Amino acid sequence: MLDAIATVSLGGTLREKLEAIAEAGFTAAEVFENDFVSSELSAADVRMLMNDLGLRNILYQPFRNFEGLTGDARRRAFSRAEHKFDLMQEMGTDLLLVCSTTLKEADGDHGRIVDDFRELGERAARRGLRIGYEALAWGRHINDHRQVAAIVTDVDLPSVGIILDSFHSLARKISPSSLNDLDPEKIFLVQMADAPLMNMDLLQWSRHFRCMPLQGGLPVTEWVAALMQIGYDGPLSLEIFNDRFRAGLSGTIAADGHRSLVAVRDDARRLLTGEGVLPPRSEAALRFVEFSTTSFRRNDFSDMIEAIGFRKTGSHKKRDIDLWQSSEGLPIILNHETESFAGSYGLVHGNSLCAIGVQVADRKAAADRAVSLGMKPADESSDSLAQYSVPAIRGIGGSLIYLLDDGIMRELLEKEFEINDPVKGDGRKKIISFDHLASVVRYDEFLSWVLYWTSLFDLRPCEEVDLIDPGGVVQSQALENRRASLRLTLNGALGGRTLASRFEKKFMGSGYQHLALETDDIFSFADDLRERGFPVLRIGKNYYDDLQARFDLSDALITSLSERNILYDCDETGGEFYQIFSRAIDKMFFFEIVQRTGGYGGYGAANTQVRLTAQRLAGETEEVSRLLT
Ligand SMILES: O=C(O)c1ccc(O)c(O)c1
Ligand SMILES: [Mg+2]
Repeated sequence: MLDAIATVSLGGTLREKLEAIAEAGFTAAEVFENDFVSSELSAADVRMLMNDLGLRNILYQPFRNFEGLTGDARRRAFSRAEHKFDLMQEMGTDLLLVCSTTLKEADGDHGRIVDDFRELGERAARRGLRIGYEALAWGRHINDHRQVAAIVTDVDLPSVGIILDSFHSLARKISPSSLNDLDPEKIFLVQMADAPLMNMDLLQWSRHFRCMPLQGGLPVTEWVAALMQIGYDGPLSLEIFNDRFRAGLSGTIAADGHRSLVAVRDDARRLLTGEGVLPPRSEAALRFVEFSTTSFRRNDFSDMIEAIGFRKTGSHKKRDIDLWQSSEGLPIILNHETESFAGSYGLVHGNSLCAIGVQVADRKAAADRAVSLGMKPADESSDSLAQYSVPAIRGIGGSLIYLLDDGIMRELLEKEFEINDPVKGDGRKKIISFDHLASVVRYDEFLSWVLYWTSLFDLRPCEEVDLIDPGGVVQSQALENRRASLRLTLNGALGGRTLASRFEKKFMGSGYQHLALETDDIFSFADDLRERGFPVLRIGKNYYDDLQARFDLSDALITSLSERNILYDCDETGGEFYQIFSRAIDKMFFFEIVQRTGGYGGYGAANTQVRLTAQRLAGETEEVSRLLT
């Protein structure tokens, strides 16, 4: 199967789009009519450019409102088609996409449509060209690929075939198993798009929110597997209409497109045969986080995690790096080295979370998968863990993900650190795990990071939510695996005044903004926090009044929550969620302590406006100088 992409999927001029497509590793492209019409390139120029770039021109599209017409309108439709045939021959493609008509006046009679396509197919064949018929999900009469297949069968010409588009079929909930009945020889092209699950008019959904496979919620893997099963071996071609992609960097979007096709093809193969070509996604677990604390306020982080209940258990044998652990041994590394990756990271971003350690089944295989997906391995020479053959790859904002397996984590800690105060339960209430890690990502990078995480690890996107900040709306998406051993949230701000966008400006790009730690007894934990001088984020009285009315909580519980500044949420099945937030360090990074009961699986989205407003009131959304933007 050839990997292709439609020019409509990217921003830029036609030349820029084609260059980005070739650069990303595609070998074929579809030319979208509007991109050509608005271009300075002639059809012959496009042919030469694509030839020079090593791109096959597999399709010209779309040809609209062709079928079901009569009289003069029908004659004009055919003469429009002849004009497109001329153009296609100059441009060097043999396939025209005809999308199903949306015209009110078009007749939906099967026999008439068959006659139209037979005549068009005969005319195309005389020039060595082919016609592909695509059912738009909102087509007037034809809006299902099974109708197209029936028409193509009755036309019965080698020059007329089916064009499938995963969006049009899957958005209408037509099952991938409907492909089982198709003759693969009759499928001229398969266009691929995913989309977030949302309740929306089909046309608006398609024109603005399509996304790449693995960025959305449609069953695209099953779709590709069904195609493989029937023996389709023609091109898979991304056709993504998305406002953010048009605004994004064409090089990045094209590279994402390639990554997504490589990943979805491999997933489909694995679904079908139990085996892929890439190493499989590993179940991942967050094992440590590392902060760069090189700036002059190096105690900010240690003071904070000490107040949370972490203790410094060891120091690096050679370098200025400290190991801190919770009473249960959960590690946080504070890296004060200036001559190191952490040092450089801190120079750019300030005190920050610069690396995470993720446990996988096989670290070498996980690294191979990352590289096959076009991710960047970190420069080995700058990586002190390289001597243990711990691979690292570049993640959000240039931070690192160390890939760990088996006993390597313990070995690392034992060999690298002088442990002078080993972990022992101190009788205090416990932090039992890293609950989740929240990042702020540039709005136009949002979907790139969704794809990054979902293609690399066993993470699934949860439903996207809008968070209301006093300064605007923040789009938020959680990614998590089944065992909840790795949970992440991505937050992308639209406007410039939200906490997220202020972070992004001050941080100089995307990065991790807060870490949530899980406890199994939040009330006692909150008392311990207070005793240790934890700088808690204060929550106002109105919130607790409302909470009581909403959930019918007892006076005693409300008092308990409000005295401790604990936020509360409860899901439909009675699962509960408790959250406490810290003040932000240097107005940037903050901590959250959570407790989950009864299988609560969310992130307290209902509380976010209250939390963001409290942060604003605490002065944490400071104006950032325009010079930094
Ligand atoms: O939105 C459209 O009009 C449109 C055009 C051509 C296509 O291939 C398609 O899937 C949608
Ligand atoms: Mg299409």
